[in-house]
Amino acid sequence: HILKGNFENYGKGWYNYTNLKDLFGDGIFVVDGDKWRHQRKLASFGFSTKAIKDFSGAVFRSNAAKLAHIIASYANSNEKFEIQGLFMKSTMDSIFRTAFGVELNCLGGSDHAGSEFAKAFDASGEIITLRYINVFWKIMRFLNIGSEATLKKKIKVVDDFVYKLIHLRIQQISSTANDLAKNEDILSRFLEESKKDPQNMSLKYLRDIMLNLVLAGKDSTASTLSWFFYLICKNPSVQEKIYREVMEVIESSEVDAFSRNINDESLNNMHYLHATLSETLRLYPVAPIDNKVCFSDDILPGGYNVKKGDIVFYQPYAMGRMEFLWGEDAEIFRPERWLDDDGIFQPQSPYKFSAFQAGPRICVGKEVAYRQMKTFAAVLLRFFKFKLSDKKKVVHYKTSTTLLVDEGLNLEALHR
Ligand code: HEM
Repeated sequence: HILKGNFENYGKGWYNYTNLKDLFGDGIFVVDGDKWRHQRKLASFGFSTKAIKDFSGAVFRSNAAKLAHIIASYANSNEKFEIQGLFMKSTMDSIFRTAFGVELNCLGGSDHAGSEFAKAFDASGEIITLRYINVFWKIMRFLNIGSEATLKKKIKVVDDFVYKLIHLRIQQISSTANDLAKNEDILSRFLEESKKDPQNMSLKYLRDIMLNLVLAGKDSTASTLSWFFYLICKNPSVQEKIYREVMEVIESSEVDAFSRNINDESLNNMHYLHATLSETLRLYPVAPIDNKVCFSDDILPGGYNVKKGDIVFYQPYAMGRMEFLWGEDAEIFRPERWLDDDGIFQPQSPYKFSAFQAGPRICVGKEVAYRQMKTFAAVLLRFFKFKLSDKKKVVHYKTSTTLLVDEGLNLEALHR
């Protein structure tokens, strides 16, 4: 009802917009109405073009191979490593390469061009979330004190970096008389659009659109991959099944050649891997809780009155564990529940499996996200066997808006 049936009556609303706009501006995650429709159209079109699909695929393959080489060095020296941090750096590299067309190389070293940006972006995300529980934030912002003063400084670092990249791209394009339509990165597509519609697509609006894409693409896949590795280490037979599936689909015994051989067809044939990632998201959805503001008085199908301005929450984390939705074994990790008798993946209704939301605002990057996660998982599981470095350690989630593994995930890898 809130996501589709009465979609127009529920949205981000003034409440979310006011809390988040200092960082996310007028980006897709915080707006409703025409602004949302405009960006949704741009994003849907952007993600479906062949050039961007091919380009992002190549970026994922090369970054997965890069990560495999790093893990190989840990495996050689029998050293443990923290994989969530590595995924974060790698997905940051991937989203910047596909979105802005620049190589940040977060994975390559600690003192990279984007390290200051990444730290400031993560910190501002955390601080801005605190506004939901700090009733004094507006006064603190007015007086420029405490967390609000820090937030202002962090947002400046974020803005300087993003504007620099936008200007750089504009300069590169004008100096080479480059045909924007031929460029593969998403920013070039939006710059092309801004040429047609300069009034609506100001530099600030471009900054907002791009920053929202970074937010969407960075933590979501890194967090899911971390929970996925946690679950397959806890369930070694699942890890073995994925390994066997990957071996059947792609032949190659060398990391770079293997990752080059990955294509849409081979990824589509990895049904068990797709099922395991979906099962991971059922139990550990990146957005564990989501809210919609009600725009005018309404009655929910169950008979509850909702007043204008009320906020309705739905919780993918709880929904994923409900027995009446998933059966008696709802709490059990069982990828097979997603497969038919022939081992073919069976999608579930997004109103039941709500990790990507549902209705007109369903995640626009869902397909890209699966391609990225499957590429990384296939490359890593083909060449290594993973185990938890401390089997007794209980893993918790971090209290934040996205479901991250608290204090990261320490693993050991053995060469296959
Ligand atoms: C496992 C990975 C991912 C999950 C679980 C996920 C989940 C979600 C969810 C729950 C929303 C709705 C948020 C809200 O409106 O409150 C959303 C929206 C969105 N996602 Fe994803 N996402 C993932 C990856 C990605 C990636 C890789 C991209 C693109 C680079 C992306 C792009 C977007 C965009 C642009 C929206 C806004 C859609 C709109 O408001 O119309 N997502 N995603």
